[in-house]
Amino acid sequence: MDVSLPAIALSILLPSALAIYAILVFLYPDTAAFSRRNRNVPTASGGESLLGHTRYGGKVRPRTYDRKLDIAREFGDIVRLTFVNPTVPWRPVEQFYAFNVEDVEFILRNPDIFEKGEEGRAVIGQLLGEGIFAADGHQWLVARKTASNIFKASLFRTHFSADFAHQADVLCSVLRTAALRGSVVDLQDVLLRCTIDSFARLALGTDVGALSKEPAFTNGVHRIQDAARGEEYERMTFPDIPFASAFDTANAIVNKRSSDPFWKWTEYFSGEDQKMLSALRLMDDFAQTLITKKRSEVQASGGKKGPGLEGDGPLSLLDYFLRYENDDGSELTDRQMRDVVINFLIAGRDTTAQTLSWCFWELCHHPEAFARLREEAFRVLGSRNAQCGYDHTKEMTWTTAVFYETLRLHPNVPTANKIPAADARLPGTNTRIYKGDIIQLSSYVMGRLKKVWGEDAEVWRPERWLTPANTLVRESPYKWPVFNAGPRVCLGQAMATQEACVFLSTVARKFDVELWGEDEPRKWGVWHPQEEKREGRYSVGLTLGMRGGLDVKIRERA
Ligand code: HEM
Repeated sequence: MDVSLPAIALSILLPSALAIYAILVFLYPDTAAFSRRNRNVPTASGGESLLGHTRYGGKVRPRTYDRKLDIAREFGDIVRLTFVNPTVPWRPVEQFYAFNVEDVEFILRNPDIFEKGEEGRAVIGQLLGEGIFAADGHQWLVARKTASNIFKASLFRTHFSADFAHQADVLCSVLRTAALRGSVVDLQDVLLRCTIDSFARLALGTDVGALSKEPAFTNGVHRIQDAARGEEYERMTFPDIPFASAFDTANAIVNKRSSDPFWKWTEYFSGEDQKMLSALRLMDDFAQTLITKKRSEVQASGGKKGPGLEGDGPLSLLDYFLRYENDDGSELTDRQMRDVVINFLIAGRDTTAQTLSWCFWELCHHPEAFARLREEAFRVLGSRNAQCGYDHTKEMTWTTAVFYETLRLHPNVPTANKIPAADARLPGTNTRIYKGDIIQLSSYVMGRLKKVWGEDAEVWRPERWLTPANTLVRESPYKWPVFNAGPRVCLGQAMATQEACVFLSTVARKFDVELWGEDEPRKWGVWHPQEEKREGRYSVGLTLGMRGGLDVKIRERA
C-alpha cells in the first residue's frame, strides 16, 4: 500500500499532540501550563486550563478591586494566580495576593528583597523612567535622600501653609462662581487642578495655571442638553491642561498593562503604543521647559545652584536635585531631571486630589459627619474667613479622622506589586516565595476585611480613628498600608494630610456640597438601577480616582 510521508507524519503527530494536550489539561486544569504544582497555596477561582488567569484581568476589570476582595473572603490570607509568560512560555508568571498583616509587614520592611523589579519597570518605566517610584537599590536611596529635603518640618509651618491657604482661596473663588450660577461642577477636576498648581509651585518652582480666580477663567460655563436625563443644565468647564491630559492618557494605558501579559502586542495592534508615545512626548516637553529654565537661572547666577533662593526662601525640589551629583561627580542629566519632575508631579497631584474627592463623596453621604467637620473648623479657626495654618491642622482631629477613614475604604494606591529578588518565606502564612514571583499587596482589600478591622469593616466611620480623649488612634501602618510603610513609606503623608485639612475645613465653612448625577451609568464600573447593587465607583488606574469625576452642586453659606 502506498502511504505518503505527510499522511504518516499526520497520523503520528496529531494523536501525539492531542495526547500531550490532554495530559497538560489534566495537570493544569486551572493554572498556566508548567506552573509549580505543589505550592500549598490555594489558587484563585477564574483560572482556565493552561492559560491560568491570563485572560481574567480583562474580564473583571471594571470591579477589579472588589473582585480581589471576593477572593480574599473566599481563600483567606494568601492566594495564587498564574499567567502565561509571553517571552518564556515554559516559565509562567505566578502572582500571590498577600493579605496577612504579618506578611505585609515583612514585605514592606524589606524593600531590598521585595523590589519594584525589572518586570515592574518594564510596565511603568516608560512613564516613570528611573524616578523614585520605579527605582530600587542605590538609585532609590539617592532619590529618596535628596527628595526628603523638601519635606522638612520647618517647611510645613511656613512655606506649605501659605501656599495651601492661597490655593484654598482660589478654590473657593471658583466654587463661589459655580454657586452663583447654579452650575454643576466636577469637584474632582477642580481639586486635581488645585493640587497640581500648588505642588508645581512648591516642588518645581513654577506656576501651571490650572485654576485661576480670573473671571475669564471661571466663565467656562456650558449649557448641556442631556438627552439621557431629559433635561438641560449648566456645567462649569475649564481649559484643558495638556500635561495633565497627557498624563491621564499614559496612566490609563500603563494600568491596563498589569492585567494583560501580552500588552506590547495589544498596544501595537490597537494603536495605543502611538497614543502613549505622543502623551510621553508632551510630558517630556513640559518637563524639559522647566529644567531648561531652572538651568539657565543657575547659569545666570554664575553657577550657584538655586539662584536667589538660598537665604531668600526655601529651595524647590528641582533646586535640590540640581545640587545633587551622580556617583562619578557629573551633574544629573536632563533625562534624570525629567524623571524627577514627572514622578513628583504624579505623587503630588492625583493622590491628594482624588482622596479629597472621596472625602467629599463620603461626607455628602454622611451629613452628620460633614456637620461635625464644619463645627470643628469653626471651633479651631474662629471665623468663616480665617486662614488655616499648620498648627490649626494639628488640632483638627475629626477632619484628620475623616481623611484617614476615607483612605481606609478608598486607598489611593489600591494595589502594589513587589518582586522578590531572592527566595524567601512569608512569616505570617509560612508561604515559600521564589525569586521572580510577583507579590501583590492591596490596601483596598485589607481596608475592608473584617478580620483586620472588625465587624463594621465596610462601614465608613471616622470615630474609629479617635480615642476617648479625642486624640488620633495610631494604627499600625502594616494593617493600614495606604501610605506604604517601612523604609519606602510615602514621603508626602504629612503634606497630604495638612493639605487635606486646609481644603476640607475651608470649603466646609463656606459651602454646602450636594452630589449630582450619581445615578449615571458612566460613573459606575457595574451599573444597576438599584443603588445598592452598583459597584466600581472608582476608575481603574495607578491611583484610585472617581470614575466619571465627582459632579456636585454648590450652595454658598451665609
Ligand atoms: C493621599 C495622599 C497620598 C497617598 C495615599 C500616598 C500613598 C503612597 C503610597 C502607597 C506610596 C508607595 C507607592 C509604591 O511604592 O508603590 C507612596 C510613595 C511615595 N509618595 Fe505618596 N501618597 C500621597 C501623597 C503624596 C504626596 C502629596 C507626595 C508629595 C510629593 C508624595 C510623595 C511620595 C513619594 C516621593 C513616594 C515614594 C517613596 C519611596 O519609594 O521611597 N505622596 N505614596
